[in-house]
Amino acid sequence: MDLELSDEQEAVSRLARDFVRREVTPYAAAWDRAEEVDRGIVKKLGEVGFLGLTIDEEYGGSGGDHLAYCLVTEELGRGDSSVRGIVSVSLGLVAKTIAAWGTEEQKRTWLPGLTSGALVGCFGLTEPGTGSDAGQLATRAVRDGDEYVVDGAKMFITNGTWADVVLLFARSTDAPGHKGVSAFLVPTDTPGLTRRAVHGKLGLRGQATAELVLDGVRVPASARVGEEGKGFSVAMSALAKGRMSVAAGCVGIAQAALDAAVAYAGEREQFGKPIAGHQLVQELISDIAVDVDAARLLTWRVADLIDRGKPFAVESSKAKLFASEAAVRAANNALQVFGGYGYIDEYPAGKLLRDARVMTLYEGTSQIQKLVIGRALTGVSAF
Ligand SMILES: CC(C)(COP(=O)(O)OP(=O)(O)OC[C@H]1O[C@@H](n2cnc3c(N)ncnc32)[C@H](O)[C@@H]1OP(=O)(O)O)[C@@H](O)C(=O)NCCC(=O)NCCSC(=O)C1=CCCCC1
Ligand SMILES: Cc1cc2nc3c(=O)[nH]c(=O)nc-3n(C[C@H](O)[C@H](O)[C@H](O)COP(=O)(O)OP(=O)(O)OC[C@H]3O[C@@H](n4cnc5c(N)ncnc54)[C@H](O)[C@@H]3O)c2cc1C
Repeated sequence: MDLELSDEQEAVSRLARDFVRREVTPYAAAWDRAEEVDRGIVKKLGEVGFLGLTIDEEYGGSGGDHLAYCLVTEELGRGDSSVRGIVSVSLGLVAKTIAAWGTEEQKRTWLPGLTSGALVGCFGLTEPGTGSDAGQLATRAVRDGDEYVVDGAKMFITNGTWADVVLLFARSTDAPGHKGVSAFLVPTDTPGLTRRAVHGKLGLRGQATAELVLDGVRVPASARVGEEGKGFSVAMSALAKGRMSVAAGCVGIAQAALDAAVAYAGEREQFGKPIAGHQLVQELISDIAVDVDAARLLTWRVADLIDRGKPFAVESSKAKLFASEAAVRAANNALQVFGGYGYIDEYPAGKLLRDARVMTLYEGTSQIQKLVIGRALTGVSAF
């Protein structure tokens, strides 16, 4: 793998950095306090092409490879994880999955809106009773002529209150476990679908997280994505790429922690010199720097594997596992560099730590990633 970025990749990264400096950084703290990112950001993300990365231009996409996608995701994560999440879900989990698994009609119906930012997508896998053991989900889709009738509930759905369409996973046959699951594209204004905002999150406070309830929701059979009973493969293939996107966002958090820690250590004086001159402060900073580099290299490797058409799912789990734990460590180390001021909202480390904390939980907890990696290495499933 060539670790030198091409001119095009450098340009995309610079574009993202400038976008974040202009459109995200000045507002991120206020969005966090208000518990809502300004929805206008979605249109802006679409206009600059960030919601269409890796999607074919004929469907409104802006092309680009997965490394470019990671570079943009990292910069967005460096600015605000709630904004990063909009792209990782609407593009990463929904549009990219439609592009990979959808019919021509589904691509033409949804992709131009999702890539332009006119529409927002969300990904409905988790339920109140099934998180890690997603294959046991209980939401049912019962065939009725040319339609399915869907009943159930989905929990913790990112973009949930904003979304125009949910990529929904439901049990449509009596086959056991994941083999009975199918995927559907359900417009969120379909009668019978209601949503309730989830409040009180530790971090990602600007993100529109929701619980969805489906009560007799009718969707045409043409809304099914992929074959009947193959919905879990649709979900797992989406998450294999999604975990890379989370990892890239975590690199952004860790880089932001490094930037903040270095700047503060150069300004703050104790014992007659800048704290940057104290060896144990340098240790905190160098630990963050190594975490940034290691997480970034693991993440880029996944992008490179995808772009070269090689298997990447286990490497994506490794990147997500390491980068999410690294982001928490990095934000925590940065907070330590800030001393007591790190504990106060006005300084950046606290928000970075709160936002980082969920990364070891969602898109598969650290324990689940370890079991996926362990299964690949030993050939024995612990599930
Ligand atoms: C790993 C896991 C525990 C599942 O293991 P099992 O051993 O049951 O499943 P297993 O035997 O690995 O596989 C099943 C089928 O699936 C196919 N397949 C797997 N990978 C892929 C792939 N990469 N591509 C295509 N097919 C795949 C596999 O072939 C099999 O199909 P088959 O039966 O042969 O027809 C899975 O459930 C999981 O991961 N949980 C974490 C949930 C979890 O991660 N939510 C996340 C919810 S979303 C979320 O948190 C967020 C979303 C947006 C924003 C932020 C957060
Ligand atoms: C802010 C936020 C946004 C989210 N966005 C989405 C979204 O957009 N779409 C979506 O579908 N989901 C989303 N999720 C859900 C997320 O994917 C789940 O919370 C996650 O997969 C864990 O499931 P759970 O919360 O039910 O925990 P559980 O599965 O109940 O796990 C509880 C604990 O048990 C451990 N555990 C479970 N099984 C095992 C095992 N076999 N071995 C060892 N340890 C185990 C876990 O690691 C964890 O520590 C989101 C969650 C949050 C908090």
